[in-house]
Amino acid sequence: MLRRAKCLHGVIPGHGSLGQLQSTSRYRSYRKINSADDDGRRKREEGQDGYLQLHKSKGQHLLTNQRILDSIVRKSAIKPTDTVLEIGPGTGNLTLKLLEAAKSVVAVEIDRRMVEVLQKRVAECGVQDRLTVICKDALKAEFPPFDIVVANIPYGISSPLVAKLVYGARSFRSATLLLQKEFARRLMAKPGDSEFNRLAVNVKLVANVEFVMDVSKREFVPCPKVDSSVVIIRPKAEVLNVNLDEWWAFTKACFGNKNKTLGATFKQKKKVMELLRLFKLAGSDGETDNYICSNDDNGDGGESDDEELSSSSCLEMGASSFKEKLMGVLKSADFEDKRPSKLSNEELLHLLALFNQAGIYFHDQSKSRNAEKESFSVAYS
Ligand SMILES: C[S@@+](CC[C@H](N)C(=O)[O-])C[C@H]1O[C@@H](n2cnc3c(N)ncnc32)[C@H](O)[C@@H]1O
Repeated sequence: MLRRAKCLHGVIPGHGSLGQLQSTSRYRSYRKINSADDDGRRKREEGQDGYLQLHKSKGQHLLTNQRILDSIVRKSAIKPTDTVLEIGPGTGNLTLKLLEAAKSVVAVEIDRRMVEVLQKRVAECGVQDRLTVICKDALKAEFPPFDIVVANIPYGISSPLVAKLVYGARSFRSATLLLQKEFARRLMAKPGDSEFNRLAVNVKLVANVEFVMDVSKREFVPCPKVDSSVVIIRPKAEVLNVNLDEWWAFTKACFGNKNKTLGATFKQKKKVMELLRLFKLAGSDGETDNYICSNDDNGDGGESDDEELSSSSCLEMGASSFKEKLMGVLKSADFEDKRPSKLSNEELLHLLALFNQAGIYFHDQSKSRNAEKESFSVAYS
């Protein structure tokens, strides 16, 4: 009988017993490492005695239910001519199924111990020629060409990985991903939903997301704390005519606090100064001098909030006028009292166009879009 340790990370039988694990979903033994036994721990971590320690920090929760694995492969609609990209193959439960359906699989795995087990299992099935393994962090690896993605990904890198796929250089047909249920709900959220956030906005611009099925946490070894869902992300055939780098920076500016009104967000001193700097750099409409040191300050220094603009210096006077310009753009189409979490992509694109018409452009100076995608930080909280 399969013995599962409730939400505990431990060891699973390695090398020898993994073939059995795949075919029968049964572990003869599943036990915690005795922390006092350092030598034993090292050996078991390395798999020297046939055991492999699973690391929570790397999201190592293995999916063992054959029915669910089959269902994921079936829903992915893999063609016999396809090259599949798999992120985090682990010990190969899904990889072996993918190799049955596809022409080839490129698997990106960070953990060398997993790679060893995977390669051994695949070799035992005689299909090693159709598997390419890249032993690297998937966020840093350059992906070779692929047709589709199918993966049970480590949940800790969900945001940057999804961003890397849908905003990346490689085109592909679809990505079938097993994700943390809550994260999947956020990906599929619509404007006005409580889960709707910048991630949903950015993904929706370039892709459609379809729900496939929920997967209980009990289907994983070891059992994680959260349930999962499978979704299919399909890049849109035609992406709207927008500069993606600017869109990325614009949504970052709007969603600083997704529940704040846009009026409140764009009144913030930091935001005004940042956009003014870009406006001056662009020098787009000859009005620039007005915002460097303007005398037309309307005395609007009554903002008590420290975050907002006070009109004490020459530069700030220019900024105060520029702030009025920003507010003018928002008011021109009734955006001032609206919250970004309730706006559709069409409305956000309209607002960006209005800013651009006023010579106001967005650029993320702190980080490039690529750097942000590759970051482990939760970019879309
Ligand atoms: C949730 S497990 C999935 C394992 C296997 N696909 C399965 O379904 O049984 C995630 C796998 O991703 C690997 N991993 C974690 N972080 C990674 C990263 N940054 N890049 C590539 N692989 C990673 C882990 O070592 C682990 O093998």
